Amino acid sequence: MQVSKYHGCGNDFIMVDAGLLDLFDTDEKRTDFIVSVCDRHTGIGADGCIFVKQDPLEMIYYNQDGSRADMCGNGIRCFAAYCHDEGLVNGGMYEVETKAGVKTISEISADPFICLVGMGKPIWGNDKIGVKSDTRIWEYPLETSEGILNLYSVYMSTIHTVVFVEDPFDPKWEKVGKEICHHPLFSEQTNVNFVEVLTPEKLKAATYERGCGMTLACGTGMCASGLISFMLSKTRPRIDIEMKKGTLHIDVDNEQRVYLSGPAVRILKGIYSYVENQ
Ligand SMILES: N[C@@H](CCC[C@H](N)C(=O)O)C(=O)O
Repeated sequence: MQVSKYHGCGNDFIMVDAGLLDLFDTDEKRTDFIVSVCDRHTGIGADGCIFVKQDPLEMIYYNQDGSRADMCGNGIRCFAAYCHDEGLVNGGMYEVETKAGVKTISEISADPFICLVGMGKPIWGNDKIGVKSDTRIWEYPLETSEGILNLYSVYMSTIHTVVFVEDPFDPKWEKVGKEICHHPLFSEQTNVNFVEVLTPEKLKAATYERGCGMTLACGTGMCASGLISFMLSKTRPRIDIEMKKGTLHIDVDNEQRVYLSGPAVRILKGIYSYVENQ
């Protein structure tokens, strides 16, 4: 089957036409395809799989373990690059439907491909982040294997928790990320962002993703991190966030609307030999 692969700051995705979904008439068949193609040894390898729907444009996003996520900030820039490369759009500004609502894309540059995503506003209610208690997850102390950490959680087109630490690239955070992601406090799990404030205009961050584990970058996670850092007066509203393989730019306006900009790169376009139940 025809597939493409893209990455945004090292967060990588398989892109396929949504028509393929008709071939997978059960959840098991769809999951089998996603897990197989995302496998880094027996498949192409990726953090997630994106089905591209046209008329209207829609991004249908799955994590590498086959779980559905509402949105993906790096994924939607890759979606935009794919639409550009396949001639599905004429550049400029357009809308993409996602499970987290309609997002606007503005192409900034074609080569290298860079775009700006209007991510919309965060949602603060605990029901949106799968937390049953009434206590707001804001400076919420949680016992972890690295001691008590203060959590800040938000729905920023998907569920995110931000933790301020020293040296987010230290490998020890992977274990802690897994603990927080799977903690019973979060009934639908949470993505976990480890964030260090470098200057009022710059953060450094790494994310443990639900359905995937530690990734090289996370777009929605950087939106949550930029927003929360700004709300805590740690940073300004326009910042850069340095991750392991690239930098994303975040803008927060005075109504808490968040904008994400950064690159997306095509890695391959080709034929994947898919054998069911590999
Ligand atoms: N890598 C993404 C987020 C993907 C979804 C996430 N793992 C979830 O389950 O919510 C990004 O760039 O935003």
